[in-house]
Amino acid sequence: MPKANLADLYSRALREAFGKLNPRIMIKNPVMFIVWVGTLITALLTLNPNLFGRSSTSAGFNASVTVILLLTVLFANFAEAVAEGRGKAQADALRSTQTQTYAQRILADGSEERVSSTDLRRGDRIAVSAGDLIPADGEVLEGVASVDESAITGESAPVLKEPGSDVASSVTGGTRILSDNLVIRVTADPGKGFIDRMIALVEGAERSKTPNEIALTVLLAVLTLVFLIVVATLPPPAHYIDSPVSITLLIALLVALIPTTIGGLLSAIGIAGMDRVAQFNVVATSGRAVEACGDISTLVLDKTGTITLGNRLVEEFIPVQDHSVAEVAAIALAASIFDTTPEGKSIVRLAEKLGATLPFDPQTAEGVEFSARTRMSGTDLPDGGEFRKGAVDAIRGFVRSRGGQAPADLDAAYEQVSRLGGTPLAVCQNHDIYGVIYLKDIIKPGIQERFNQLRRMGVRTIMLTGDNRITASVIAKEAGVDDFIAEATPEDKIQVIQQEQAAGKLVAMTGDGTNDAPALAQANVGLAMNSGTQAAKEASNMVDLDSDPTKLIDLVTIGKQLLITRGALTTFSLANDIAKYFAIIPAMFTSTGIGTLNVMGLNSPQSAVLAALIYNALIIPALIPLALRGVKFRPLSANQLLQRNILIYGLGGLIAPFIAIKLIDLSLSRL
Ligand SMILES: Nc1ncnc2c1ncn2[C@@H]1O[C@H](COP(=O)(O)OP(=O)(O)OP(=O)(O)O)[C@@H](O)[C@H]1O
Ligand SMILES: [K+]
Ligand SMILES: [Mg+2]
Repeated sequence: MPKANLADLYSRALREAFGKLNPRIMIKNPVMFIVWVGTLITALLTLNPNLFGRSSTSAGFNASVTVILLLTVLFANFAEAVAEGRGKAQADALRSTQTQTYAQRILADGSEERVSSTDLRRGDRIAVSAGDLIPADGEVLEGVASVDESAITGESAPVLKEPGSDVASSVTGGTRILSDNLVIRVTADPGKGFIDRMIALVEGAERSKTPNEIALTVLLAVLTLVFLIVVATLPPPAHYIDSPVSITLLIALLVALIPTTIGGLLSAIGIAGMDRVAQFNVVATSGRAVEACGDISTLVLDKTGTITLGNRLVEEFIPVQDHSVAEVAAIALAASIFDTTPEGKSIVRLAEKLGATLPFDPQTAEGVEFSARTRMSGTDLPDGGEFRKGAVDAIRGFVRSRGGQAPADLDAAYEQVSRLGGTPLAVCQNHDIYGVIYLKDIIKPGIQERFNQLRRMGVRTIMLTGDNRITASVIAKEAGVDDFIAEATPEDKIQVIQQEQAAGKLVAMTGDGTNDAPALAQANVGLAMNSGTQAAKEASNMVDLDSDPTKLIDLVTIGKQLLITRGALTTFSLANDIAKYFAIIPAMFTSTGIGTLNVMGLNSPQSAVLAALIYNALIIPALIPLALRGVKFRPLSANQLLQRNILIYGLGGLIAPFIAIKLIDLSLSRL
């Protein structure tokens, strides 16, 4: 995703901090709204200190309080504006790719007409050639071309686009075709394309408060109300002991006690979480999705391409019974000539290298496409001849249905490949099995360590694969997943997710798009690959622009970090109040002797109040970097994390303000 300029970011945020003083915006944050109202009242008291009756504070003191309170509100607004800024800058960069473009629409009779890209509709066929901006999201129907997708991915390496495979056939409006020509079927109406949706997302148009955020906002509002009542009931007894309490001091006490730190940083924390996800080149459809990542307890991953590298290439042809390698190569070639998957293409390459030739004219034959349900692919001849390759049990079933029988040594070949963690494909012509194709796959380096981290965080990993039991168990053991399900159909994926959810778990899964859309929709967090189908992208709540399924692991970390950051700063904010309370309360009763309770040994009652308020204001910008970056995260269980945070942020929150207020008080006395 395009990156933002830092200087622009801050100057824009500064301007917006003032814009956000609008009461209609302020009211959405009850804590800071109270501070804002307090600021206005102390401003009036600056003009006339005795506006609400005889007061013990001077206009000068009231003015100082007003300035500090105004800064407190501005700091909080600034925090939110900085957090929002990166998204806005990204939106601008994305919007700049959306220049008015023209498209060559292909009519029913095959002729072409030039139309504005805004006139394109879902289902239209268009022709694009080298140099053109692709005018809309679509699916490649014909041609092979390289495309520059840097407008969305920020990655300048060209990507190859061609029809057939899920991975390469989807194109995004706003990207540029670098070479050759494509015929594309439009899959999104104008204004509803992927870049349009990304703009809306990063700009925050669709950012609504998450349930967690709402709950915390309510809690903070209730606390504020409680303190408001407490402070409002202070004057009568104070009056009784004959110490006229000034409204300014009451407001100062209220502001010090209400949770302004977390109230000021809360939305910045949430926005920053979404932003961290965006920096990972993942588009989240909502803040809720990012948070859900932090609560995930089960991770469902597929094997090929997620746990393994996934570019499964043929390693060897293994004949069975009295067949030869050359025969297996010939049958494998015949069964793969229409197979556009990387596996199929690699089989054709190796067979041709071994000198195999097609025993039929491909013009007259018909391809049988691979599907995850049949777990086979192949070729049909007009004379009824059938070539197939696929999962061993699927081919065994196929030859049986044609009256054949699997050779006795098939199992040995199948196990030999599976025990190496490879994928065995049996090949047959009609009811004869000729041998096994060994597709080699390699476990991604470092994946074990990532699963270990997840385990320490209390996340269970389940590997789901269409591959056989032995291969699955070999890979599962080597990669260190907690559980695996072999020979899984797309329906099984949904079922596993539902089972986990029924047991009260939140489930995340990734999908490459083939038949994954329903499972992605069922999961609490569905991460679709940008290279996947439109359906998969629409069903999920996150899309990875780099199409790297292991990113789900990073997302879980980001989500957890978001929740922990919010918890840590809430703890810190509430712990702070105790120190501020001890700084201000004695000042309110100086003339009565309670002032001798000045536990912090502060200089004067007024400087004590100002010091507490200055600390209260400054702590917000001081914590902006932490709110944006997130607290340091270690893969620990929820319980260990809680203990750690209470220790650091609870204890730190108790001690820090005593020291800071004392220091501020000392420097105020020097002035
Ligand atoms: N192009 C193909 N032609 C024939 N059979 C195939 C082809 N690709 C895969 N298979 C067989 O079908 C099985 C299921 O494929 P599927 O894509 O559902 O799962 P997978 O790729 O093995 O694993 P995963 O679900 O982890 O991606 C494979 O294990 C393999 O035996
Ligand atoms: K406060
Ligand atoms: Mg697969």
